[in-house]
Amino acid sequence: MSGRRPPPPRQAKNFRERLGALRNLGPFLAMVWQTSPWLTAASLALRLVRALLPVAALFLGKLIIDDVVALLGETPRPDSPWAWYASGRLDWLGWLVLAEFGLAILGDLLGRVVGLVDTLLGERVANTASIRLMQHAATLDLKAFEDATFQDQLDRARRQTSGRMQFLGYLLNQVQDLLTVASFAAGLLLYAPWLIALLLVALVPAFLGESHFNAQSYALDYFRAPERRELDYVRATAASAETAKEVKVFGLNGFLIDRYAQLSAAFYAGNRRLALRRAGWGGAFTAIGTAGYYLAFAFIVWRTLEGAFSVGDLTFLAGSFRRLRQLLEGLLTGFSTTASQALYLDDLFRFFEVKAEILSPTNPLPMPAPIRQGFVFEDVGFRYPGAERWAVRHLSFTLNAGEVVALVGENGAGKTTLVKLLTRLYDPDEGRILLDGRDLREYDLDGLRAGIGVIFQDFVRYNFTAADNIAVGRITAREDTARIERAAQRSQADAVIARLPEGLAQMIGKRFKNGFELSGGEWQKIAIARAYMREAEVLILDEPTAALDARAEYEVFARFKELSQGKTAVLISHRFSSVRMADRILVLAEGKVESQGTHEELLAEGGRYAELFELQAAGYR
Ligand SMILES: Nc1ncnc2c1ncn2[C@@H]1O[C@H](COP(=O)(O)OP(=O)(O)OP(=O)(O)O)[C@@H](O)[C@H]1O
Repeated sequence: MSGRRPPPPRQAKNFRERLGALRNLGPFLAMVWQTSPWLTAASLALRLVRALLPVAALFLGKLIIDDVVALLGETPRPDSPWAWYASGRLDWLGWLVLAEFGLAILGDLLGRVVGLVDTLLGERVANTASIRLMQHAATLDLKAFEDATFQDQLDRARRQTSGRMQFLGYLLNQVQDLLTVASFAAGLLLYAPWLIALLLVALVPAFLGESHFNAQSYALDYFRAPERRELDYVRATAASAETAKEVKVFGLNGFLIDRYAQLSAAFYAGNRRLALRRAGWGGAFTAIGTAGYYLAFAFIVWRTLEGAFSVGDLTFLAGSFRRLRQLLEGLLTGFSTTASQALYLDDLFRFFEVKAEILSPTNPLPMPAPIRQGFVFEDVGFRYPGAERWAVRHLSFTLNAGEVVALVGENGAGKTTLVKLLTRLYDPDEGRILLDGRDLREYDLDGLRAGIGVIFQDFVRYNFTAADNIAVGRITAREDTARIERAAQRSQADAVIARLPEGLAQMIGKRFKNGFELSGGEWQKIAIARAYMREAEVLILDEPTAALDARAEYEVFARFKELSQGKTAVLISHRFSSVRMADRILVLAEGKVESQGTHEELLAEGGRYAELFELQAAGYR
């Protein structure tokens, strides 16, 4: 993965890095806009109106108070408010109060609508992010998924897709508050500009404090991704359909719960330390802000007494100053929250930067149909990423077109690795693999994979219907029931399906309601049907038959051999009764071909094959 950056150092990110993370806001907002231009525009427009409401309400309040004070100062004073009303002197005041009421109603209404728009937009953004994540993950190499660091990254990115929903609302609120601040500040600037300076001085400590603690909290989260994954894993292992059987018979509950408790206690301790420090410092900084407010208030009162301001001005200024302080405090601390939230976005966009290495070349060769010569492994060597040992090395052999070859060898000999190299799930580190005389890397990758039907020993048990479980072999032919039935019949899964209450439409697996669980061997027959469903030129069965009883495996392989006529086929098995049916047998040991030949030739040779065969045969005597 060439696009992968080195992991950040194990410390809180510094201020510059946090500011740097703000660059993610651009791509994030672009993603929001692309998700729904209409909803985004509506949200912004509504917020613009909402942003101006507070200053308008406060200014109306000032006009009301000034009018009331003027009325009270009038001489002669009418006997009662009714007399005032009758004289028409209260009309202006009435309109003002009505306008204030109108603003309040409008504010409530807009609040609801904005909330609604945000919820819809947020959900769509989360869906878009999840889909982009899945799409991108699909392009990545298998290598990535087998790497723990990558899995941490994927885990962090995955969390971002849902967590960013609240962030979006938060960000938009910041924009709205910023507009409100501008409107209040304009008012204050007209009356007493230096109050704004005082305001800023009072707020800076709180801002710095907040941004520091936000960064600490991010760092804590970031570096705990591996532990969090472990925590999730332990929790899932302790209570899931897949593990319940073994956990019960081994009595593992106590062990798992203890492990969870230990891990979560460490989490809690870290969080508590940070929360305590944050609360302490936050309290002190808020006190500084409050002191600033009362200083300003005293000044405004003083100037009012001097006659520079009216009573209405006093309420407007004091109100503006108080709201400004709240808003600015919110914005400044919010800014640092935004910056640290942007750090989280970093995880998401960093994930999008990870690029696959196993790709089609620019001018790919099409997969040959039919394959004329076959595959040739030329001194192939491969080491799994991070591993010291070579999984295969100096591996040379040919796989002729139209031939059925069996691979045998002890555990860890490199059989599955060979299949992974053949399907370009990995590329060799040494040597090369040829197909019809050209390097495998020159062919179109999708075409190559489409031309190979492979079933691994750890094939996936999809909690889908029986039909879909077979259709995954060629998902584009999902609607082709005849093809599905043909595949099922070839792999002997037809008898399994006949016993299902709903036949092909039966949901299988235990995860969902009405799911029908199959036995290990039944699952294998379904999985093998996928290989036939694929109708590919190359068929590979990597030991998906271990759970079949001896007769079933024999029949499956006999059928496999028969149906592989004209195809190139590889079968891997530890059962010699099956292996001996192959045209040619390759004996793998320590990542290379030790010997090869027909069953009879290898027995006559008296090497490892004969030894293993004898061992197995002796077991049956
Ligand atoms: N994903 C992986 N990451 C690192 N090492 C691996 C990985 N998969 C296999 N290996 C190592 O590569 C070697 C060959 O493994 P491989 O799975 O090819 O053996 P195999 O012949 O298929 O064995 P088995 O009969 O047990 O299925 C082993 O030593 C194994 O430890």
